[in-house]
Amino acid sequence: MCENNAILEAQNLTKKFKISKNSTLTACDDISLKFYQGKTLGIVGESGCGKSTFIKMLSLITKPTSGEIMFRGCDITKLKGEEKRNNHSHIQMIFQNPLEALPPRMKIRDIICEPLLNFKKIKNHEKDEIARKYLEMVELPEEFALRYPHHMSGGQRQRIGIARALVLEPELIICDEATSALDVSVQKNIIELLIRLQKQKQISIGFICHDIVLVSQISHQVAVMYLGNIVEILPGKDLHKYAIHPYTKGLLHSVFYLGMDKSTKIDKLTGEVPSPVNLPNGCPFQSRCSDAKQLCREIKPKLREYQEGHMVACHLLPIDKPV
Ligand SMILES: Nc1ncnc2c1ncn2[C@@H]1O[C@H](COP(=O)(O)OP(=O)(O)OP(=O)(O)O)[C@@H](O)[C@H]1O
Repeated sequence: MCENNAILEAQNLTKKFKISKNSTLTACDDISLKFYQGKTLGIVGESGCGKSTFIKMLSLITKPTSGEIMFRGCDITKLKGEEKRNNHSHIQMIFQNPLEALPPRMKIRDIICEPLLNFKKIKNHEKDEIARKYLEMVELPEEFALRYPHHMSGGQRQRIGIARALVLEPELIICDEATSALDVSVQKNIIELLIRLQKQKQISIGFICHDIVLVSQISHQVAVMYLGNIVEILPGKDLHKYAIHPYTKGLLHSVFYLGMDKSTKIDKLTGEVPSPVNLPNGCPFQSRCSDAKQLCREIKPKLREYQEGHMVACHLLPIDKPV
């Protein structure tokens, strides 16, 4: 992928929380990822692996312990005040539960237009026209402008969440489990809408989700996260066939998907994700990996290129001799 198209880049982002005098919890450990124009980067991993902390750092809500966040080549990690506020217009979020995310006492028209009014980009009398435009964009009838969020279905509310995220014409939208609370048919419609809008506007999308099948279907690139670390990065279309990290394979094995090759032997993912408090040395996956060796207990494997566009962090794979 073209380097110049990277909109947002996480460079070695780490977040540690001091939870007592002698204990530190590592939520994200040295994460480097890039979000490209017009492409979707999916981030998948079990609950507690650090997905939310990572995106809170990207949206400047949580301060990283170390590392940088680059937006269009400029370091935005330490932005403050007006500059930080302006940065929010480039990066917008869509959350899992739109009923919680949308102010209950505001009409849909006002919810959609609020970011534009806050940034003084429109006048009050323009609200009707703007609301109509964005309702049409997310395929909702214009009369919804005068409704309240609780008079709409979950899928309709999520469309409003998308409309509200779009009004500032952001370059990147981060969907944090944005479709997880919706039933499958509604989920499909929302994803089709996101893909259509991405093609139209060349937006970059960060799609954070625990559903590995869904993530692989819609993401150009998938990053697999385990215990605060990215353990594998590969094209979404290759995930089922070419994933090689034992954790990614275990995640895939924990779900049934169409086209699954039943002859493939994959180790089952057993046990729980260990505590991220005072992590031991070595590979973060060592305690759940049936093949872990002494080296895995001593040295943490780095992400290395396995094949073009495919990175993996595992000592046990023949990474220096790609097939
Ligand atoms: N403010 C905080 N103080 C201390 N620990 C925190 C804080 N925020 C998150 N953590 C811890 O960091 C780790 C990663 O949490 P995070 O919410 O980022 O994971 P997640 O992958 O988003 O999980 P989920 O999918 O359940 O939301 C967890 O162990 C969590 O308890």
